[in-house]
Amino acid sequence: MKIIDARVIVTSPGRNFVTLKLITESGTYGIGDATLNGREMAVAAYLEEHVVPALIGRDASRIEDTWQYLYRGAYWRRGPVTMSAIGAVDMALWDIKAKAAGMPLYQLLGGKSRERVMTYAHCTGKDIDNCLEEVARHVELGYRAVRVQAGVPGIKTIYGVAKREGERYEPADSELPAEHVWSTKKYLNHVPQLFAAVRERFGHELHLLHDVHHRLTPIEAARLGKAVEPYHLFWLEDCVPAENQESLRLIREHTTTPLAIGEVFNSIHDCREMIQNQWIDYIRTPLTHGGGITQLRRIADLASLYHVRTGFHGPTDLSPVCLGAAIHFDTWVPNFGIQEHMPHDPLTDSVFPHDYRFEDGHFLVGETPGHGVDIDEEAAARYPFKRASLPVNRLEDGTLWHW
Ligand SMILES: O=C(O)[C@H](O)[C@@H](O)[C@H](O)[C@H](O)CO
Ligand SMILES: [Mg+2]
Repeated sequence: MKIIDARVIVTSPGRNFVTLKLITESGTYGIGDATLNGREMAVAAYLEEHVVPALIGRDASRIEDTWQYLYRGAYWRRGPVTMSAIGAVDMALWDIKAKAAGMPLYQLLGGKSRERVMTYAHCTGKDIDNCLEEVARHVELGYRAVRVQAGVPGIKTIYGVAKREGERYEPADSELPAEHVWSTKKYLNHVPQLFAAVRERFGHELHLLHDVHHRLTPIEAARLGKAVEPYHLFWLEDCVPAENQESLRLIREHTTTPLAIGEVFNSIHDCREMIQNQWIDYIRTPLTHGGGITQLRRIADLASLYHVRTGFHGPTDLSPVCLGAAIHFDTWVPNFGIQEHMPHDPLTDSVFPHDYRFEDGHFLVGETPGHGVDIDEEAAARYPFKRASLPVNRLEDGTLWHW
């Protein structure tokens, strides 16, 4: 089953996406998501210039060999650009293999471990009251788990909160990076009040999550973890930047709040120590940025030895292709935790027809052979790329901080 053609499709139906389509001699094709928010064209060029020429003529059934060829063969290993490109190839090859077998992808992975996949939504508000209304709305929609983020008094713009009321939150919100200002002191004083208010109004059944977005030092994260213990969070996410894996140790030693991390990781080596030392509870590396199903299977298997579960990143800046493949993976993986869900807008969904469904706070996997997501290339061509950047963060004195 030779690959005879490969196309890199860049489209912006509401936001930018990079998609790889691999076509085999039998006409069976597969698609993979290669979107790296704010750095889309770097992955598109990597694919076009360095990967696609090497794929033409290769046997599409050799998924493992192709992964090794692209990973070892590049000599320059790892990194989000390389691994997103490999992730897209890998996803497309699994799609082809499953289509050729006439099976939905989850069957090829080992079959269903569960009937449905619990997902969490984003509830954000400019203040606590606003946020409580969003939680109420999402409970009404059926969600059993919500991520809660609210504006902090004295901080003008806050991560996860839409610029204008009623709008969706969009992280890449301007052509060049917007500048935000951050105060750890104001944030740390405010977050426990937010969770106290949510628990008071909604009780203890609902799962609550929170994303710190890498802004704290280990000792500050430890303080936050302890402060929110009475509200028993499902997880506290990205509480520190994690280039230094050992920084998770200190946080772990101080708090029983479960820790999730890994949306910016791209390799098993980025999380190996924190998994093996049981410093975390959930690993978030998504299929696209983590080198596809082939590497995520290894990460999940390693994690399973240490009681660590999956909690895949699922923002709007990963395309429905990544989400669809993730739902198959989630349906199979034994150590599943939860799947993030930030709904794509209808324009995005119209370019990427798919068969996964949301029902009663869960995703239901589809039965179409492959991963169940396609791309309408004619529609995609109507939405050209628009440069968009993620913001940067500065402390109140002007020091550049983690966004
Ligand atoms: O937990 C999340 O969903 C993430 O933190 C996102 O909101 C990121 O900010 C975004 O994916 C960056 O591109
Ligand atoms: Mg996050």
